[in-house]
Amino acid sequence: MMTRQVQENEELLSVEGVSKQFLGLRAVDNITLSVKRGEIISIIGPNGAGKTTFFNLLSGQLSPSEGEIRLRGHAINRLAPHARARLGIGRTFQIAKPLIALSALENVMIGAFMRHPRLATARDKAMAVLEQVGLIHHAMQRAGDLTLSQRRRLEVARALALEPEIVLLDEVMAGLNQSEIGHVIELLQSLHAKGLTFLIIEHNLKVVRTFSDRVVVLDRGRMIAEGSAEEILSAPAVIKAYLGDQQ
Ligand SMILES: Nc1ncnc2c1ncn2[C@@H]1O[C@H](COP(=O)(O)OP(=O)(O)OP(=O)(O)O)[C@@H](O)[C@H]1O
Repeated sequence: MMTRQVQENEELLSVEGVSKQFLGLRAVDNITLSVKRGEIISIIGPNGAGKTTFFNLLSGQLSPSEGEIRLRGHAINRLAPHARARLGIGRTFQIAKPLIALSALENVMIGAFMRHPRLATARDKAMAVLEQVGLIHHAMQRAGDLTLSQRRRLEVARALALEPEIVLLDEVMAGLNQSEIGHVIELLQSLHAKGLTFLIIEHNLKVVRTFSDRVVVLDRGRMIAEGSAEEILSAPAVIKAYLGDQQ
């Protein structure tokens, strides 16, 4: 049996020389990144830097033109999204796409079915996830009737229902007010304490500062900087060129 120490230092996800070419545009250009189990890595950069494309390459919505992605040492770059989800990659989408006519519970159950084919078990698991994200009292509500903040939590719940090892969060705080952001951070911190690994695309630098072990800066598809939040967010060149005045 592995010790906890070994697990903490274990490389969970490895990205080696990964690129994505769309006709003339290299949206992701030769990215190499090693993610250890339990890390929280924020990915920042201007609009069009390739952040979402990078997530799509990791979760399987896209396959890389070059390079290799490995999860626990297994090459996954040619696997479909559902196969990667089964191996432990969960994600949220920038534009949340819940099935609006279905209840919050049903939305989460769709994910839970992947690991729990029995209806009753999937339902119990989905209810537990809804409880975890603070949506238990909205379980029967139509997803389309939830507030923005509730829909963000539902997005997280749908990812959690897959029982992932690593979760990719694409701007889950966008459009939320300070107190709602505080609640989502609390939720993510409690999930992290249980051992989840996170990659997050986030524009809110306060969130990046409070929540990340490491920050990666993308610009025009390339990784132009990588380091602790403190190092990256205080580097004048990064602030000026890539983050504007949004501090
Ligand atoms: N399917 C596609 N076909 C062609 N070009 C694409 C495709 N998807 C993304 N792009 C282009 O790739 C570049 C990177 O886009 P991407 O959405 O990954 O950036 P981003 O950093 O996530 O930006 P934002 O912060 O605005 O979400 C952009 O120039 C975009 O227009």
